[in-house]
Amino acid sequence: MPAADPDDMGVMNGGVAPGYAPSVIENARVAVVGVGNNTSALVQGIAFYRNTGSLVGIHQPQIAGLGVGDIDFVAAFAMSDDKVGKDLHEAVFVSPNNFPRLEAKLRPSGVTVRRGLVDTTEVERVAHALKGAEVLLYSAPSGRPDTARAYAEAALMAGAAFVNTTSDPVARDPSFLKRFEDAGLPLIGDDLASQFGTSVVHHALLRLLEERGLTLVSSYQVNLGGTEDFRNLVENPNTKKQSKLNALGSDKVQIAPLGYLPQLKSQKVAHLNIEAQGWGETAVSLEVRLQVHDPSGAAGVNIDLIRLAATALRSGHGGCPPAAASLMKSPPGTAV
Ligand SMILES: O=P(O)(O)OC[C@H]1O[C@@H](O)[C@H](O)[C@@H](O)[C@@H]1O
Repeated sequence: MPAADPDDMGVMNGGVAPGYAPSVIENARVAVVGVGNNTSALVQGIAFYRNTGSLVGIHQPQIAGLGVGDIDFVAAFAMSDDKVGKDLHEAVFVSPNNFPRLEAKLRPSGVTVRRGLVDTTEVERVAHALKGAEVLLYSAPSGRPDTARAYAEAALMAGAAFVNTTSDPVARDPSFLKRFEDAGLPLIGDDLASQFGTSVVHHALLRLLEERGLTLVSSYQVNLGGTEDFRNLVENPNTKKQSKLNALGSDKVQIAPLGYLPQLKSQKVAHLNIEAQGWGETAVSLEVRLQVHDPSGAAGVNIDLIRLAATALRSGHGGCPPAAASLMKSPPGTAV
């Protein structure tokens, strides 16, 4: 991907390509927690699609009248001193973020990154900062369930939908789900399944095996990556591992410990192995290597989750919409 000229202010945040037809309804107003690679891919991608009118890599061009460019960021929270205080469109390029620059010319967004909550007593401060936001997209590192729940509390207080893209249990917690349902607020979670990621590819292959009448003997997946997400998951693997198992729905699958390899940068390399038996109990063995930009896979799903959340909020539907649950690894009802 060629680097964009950072000095070129180019097309505005709200600028559109001739082929891109903006919707007639109001843009979805989104606050984001976490200004890491996934947010970089999302923010840059939205500008890219607005600017180019391209539909490459888009799952649903429109959801209830909202196009992929019909998203406005209204608040952002991060923990790093290097990101707090910067404009969102500048902060997404701050190290250790290593997602490449897309051909999306970003002007200053007007959103200054605020400090995220440091302890759970700060829910009110965050709720106040969410004023005007319809959706709070939780895109912080996995493995901090108390933090995830504190932001969900802030969303409840502010009357916003909450989207938990991490493996920390929020939507799987029946008491949280009920509170969102009672308040008529959407709660989408937990843990997004990447657009063409390890979970969906592995799940599809296991389903094919079953459909064709073979018997699964054993299977494993190995995930290697070079983002902070991977570095964090090496230290905090537990909720992620359970979530990946939830996505596969088989007790014969093993998830190898995640590996952090900085040289991969934002790319993820996954190895899948499936051992099975076919006719006459003879052996069948399958090996797959998948290489993707992990933050792109997250953005390709987050763009749908945001629009589903905003649409459900606008129509007063609380809880987890079925169309969103199917995009998650651990929707309500799965194991914690
Ligand atoms: O490839 P999989 O198994 O769907 O998992 C990857 C995704 O897992 C999610 O937990 C992360 O928030 C995403 O950043 C990541 O893309």
